[in-house]
Amino acid sequence: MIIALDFPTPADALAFVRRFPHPEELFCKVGMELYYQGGTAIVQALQSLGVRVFLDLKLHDIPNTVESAGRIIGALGVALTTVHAQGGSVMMAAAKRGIRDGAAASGVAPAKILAITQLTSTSPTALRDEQQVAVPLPESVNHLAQLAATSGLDGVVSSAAEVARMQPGLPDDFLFITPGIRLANAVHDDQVRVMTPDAARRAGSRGIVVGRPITQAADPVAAYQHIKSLWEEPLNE
Ligand SMILES: O=C(O)c1cc(=O)[nH]c(=O)n1[C@@H]1O[C@H](COP(=O)(O)O)[C@@H](O)[C@H]1O
Repeated sequence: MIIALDFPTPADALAFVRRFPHPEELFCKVGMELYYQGGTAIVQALQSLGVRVFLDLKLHDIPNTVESAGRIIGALGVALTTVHAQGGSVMMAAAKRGIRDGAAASGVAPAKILAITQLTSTSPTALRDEQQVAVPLPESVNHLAQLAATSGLDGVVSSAAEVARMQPGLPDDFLFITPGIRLANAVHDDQVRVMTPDAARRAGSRGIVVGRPITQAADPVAAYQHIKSLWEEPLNE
């Protein structure tokens, strides 16, 4: 279970993490908001507290630019990172090369790379009318997942609702990481394709990303524990 540290400043993010008695047990996501303020220093500050870091910068550019950015990300020793599958197979392969080379140069393990398929804020209607994608949304997600796998990536980000359809034909250890997690009857905010933590696990999700339901809770540590217990519930049945 991954907490999205969508905070405006590094100080806010570190204060949040320090509320937890064992930060070294946390897996946290640094996304664009926090990274654009805190840069590599916030990644290193979290790592020095023992936090496992998912650096989510959603790279989507020409292959050469993505490869160069990948070298910098690779050198950081983060556990996970992201690129957009819609950047194409050549771009995804370039990201992998860059991350592998950056990691080798600084003697750390290369980050596993996830491809963003269709954002969980995208509705089927927006996919059809704005992106002019003619196939149904689960089919588009499935196609991009297959492309990510053949490009050598380690997994995908999608809604948990699409995981079951993607599984056949993909490696057993392929990572299905699913944001858009909400408790039953909770507000969806800007998310469209949502699922509860326990339903996501049952649907085959390998990891959930949870932000506001934890970070904006009155008691974030209690909210984290509650969502974690729901996420683990299907395993205990
Ligand atoms: O790459 C992501 O993590 C991501 C992909 C996606 O399709 N949807 C999505 O919500 N996310 C991220 O997951 C987190 C979800 O946050 P909450 O909606 O606050 O739980 C945010 O940090 C998003 O950037």
